[in-house]
Amino acid sequence: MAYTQVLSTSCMFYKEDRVPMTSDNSKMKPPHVLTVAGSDSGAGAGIQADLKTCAARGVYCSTVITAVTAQNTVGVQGVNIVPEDFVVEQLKSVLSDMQVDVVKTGMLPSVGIVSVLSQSLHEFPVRALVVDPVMVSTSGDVLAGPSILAEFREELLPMADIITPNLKEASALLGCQQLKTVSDMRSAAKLLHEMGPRYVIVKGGDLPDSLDAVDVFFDGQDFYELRSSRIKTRNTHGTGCSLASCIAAELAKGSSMLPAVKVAKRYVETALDYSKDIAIGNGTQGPFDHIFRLKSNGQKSHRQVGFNPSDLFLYAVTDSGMNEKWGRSITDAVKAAIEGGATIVQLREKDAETHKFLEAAKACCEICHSHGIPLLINDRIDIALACDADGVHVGQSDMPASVARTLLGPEKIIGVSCKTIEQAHQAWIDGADYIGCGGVYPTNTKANNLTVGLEGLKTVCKASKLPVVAIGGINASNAGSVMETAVQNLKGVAVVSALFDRECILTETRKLHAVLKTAASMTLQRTH
Ligand SMILES: Cc1ncc(COP(=O)(O)OP(=O)(O)O)c(N)n1
Ligand SMILES: Cc1nc(C(=O)O)sc1CCOP(=O)(O)O
Ligand SMILES: [Mg+2]
Repeated sequence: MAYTQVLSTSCMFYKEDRVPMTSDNSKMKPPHVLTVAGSDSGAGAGIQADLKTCAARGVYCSTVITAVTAQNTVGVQGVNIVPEDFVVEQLKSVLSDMQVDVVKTGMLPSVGIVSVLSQSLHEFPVRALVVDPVMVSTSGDVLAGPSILAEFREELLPMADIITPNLKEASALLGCQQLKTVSDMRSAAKLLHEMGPRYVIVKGGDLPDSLDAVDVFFDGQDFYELRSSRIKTRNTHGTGCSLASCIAAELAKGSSMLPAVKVAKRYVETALDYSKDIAIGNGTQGPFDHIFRLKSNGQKSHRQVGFNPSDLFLYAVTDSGMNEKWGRSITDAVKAAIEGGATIVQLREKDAETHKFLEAAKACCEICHSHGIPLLINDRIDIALACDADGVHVGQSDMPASVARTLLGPEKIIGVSCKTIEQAHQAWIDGADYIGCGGVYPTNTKANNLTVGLEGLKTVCKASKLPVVAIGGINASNAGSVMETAVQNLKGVAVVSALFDRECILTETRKLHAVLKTAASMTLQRTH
């Protein structure tokens, strides 16, 4: 069950077309989450939320039902607990046969059920255990009484890779006063960590007087405050179950813990935003739409998985003026850059008319995706949405990254230009995937651009929690010096004029690619 096993395979993001083989090497095994939880007849929370979340995240989900509840948007009208021996039978059926990757627990309504679950997990170990210590429903109804607290503390928490209590659950597990501040949440996360789980996230959704939804994540060493905008909606029933099952789904796909938690938070935030106006039931708390992506303008997703930082290695950024000057179409320029070795492309078409830009962006999307290269759009979220690009790059005076994230959803790539440590920190909080840092050298491509130099780049890279691509005046003569700084988080260089303001884009991209490869292998030799 040790979570290190998940970490050791963390590079294996499963793509739709690339899932691991089964033991006979002929069939595909999808990532698999088993949820051990209660059924919610209203289908907003519990087993039903877990099934929908896993389906939305492309993960197979099996179920062990611990209780059947009669509930709706008004509250919980009845609970029928499944006998322990039948919980055991379900656990055995699934765990003995189905190669479960991750177990996620929700409502565990009796001491006996917590106990038989712990025993089954010892008998059939899985790669990770996500424990959502469900005690009270969003309507305030008690789903697991105080009698199970001791069993939780002694049996389940020490086995857990992550626990995901809300404020009330955290104080119940600790037997302490109500948590009222982020500082209280940090102290609680630390104390809960001492009970055995490898990671803790204390969810602050119910924190009074907070504009953002703040969760505190603790990995045993560092605290992270994960913020998302508070969506104004009554449709929040089941958010806790969905967050935990999304974490489980991401772990099952091979993610490591912090990225899994961040994706899960984004997933729930985006689902709430999509569902804020739906009306189901007459009570005060409605369900949200877990499978919102099926309805998002019929968009097809080219990329099942999140961002791969190594894509930043040779980042080609187009420029409409330069293409015009050399009499080239955007599509020809992009094709040549890809053939030369570009690993990601950004369309930075400052002067293009919207109509023409969209046509070109659609064509470039097809070219990039046929080569497995991500395509980002500079500044224009509308164009990115309309052509279903892989994401956007925004600067400090463009659309804020947090808003772009809400508009684009959890899957798309968002890059932010940062010149300072503070901007880099904010980009991380806002849910960006990478930062662009520059200008490393003076440039004629961007007017009045402040040059931060190699030292400025190093400072930002060292402080950044996100991968970094260097930009500004970079070419084949100086790219080696940039990469040989070998500063942490620096993944590559972004280049405009040294590729696109040249006679032959293919030759220049090949040249730059060779320089970057040499620098990477020299850095590798030095560090070994
Ligand atoms: C990879 C990368 N980094 C930085 C920028 C600059 O973005 P921004 O600050 O928004 O400036 P403009 O490109 O919009 O002029 C970038 N485009 N790409
Ligand atoms: C678009 C851009 N952003 C920068 C920043 O510092 O954020 S520098 C820059 C221009 C990069 O073009 P070239 O490779 O031709 O110097
Ligand atoms: Mg911009």
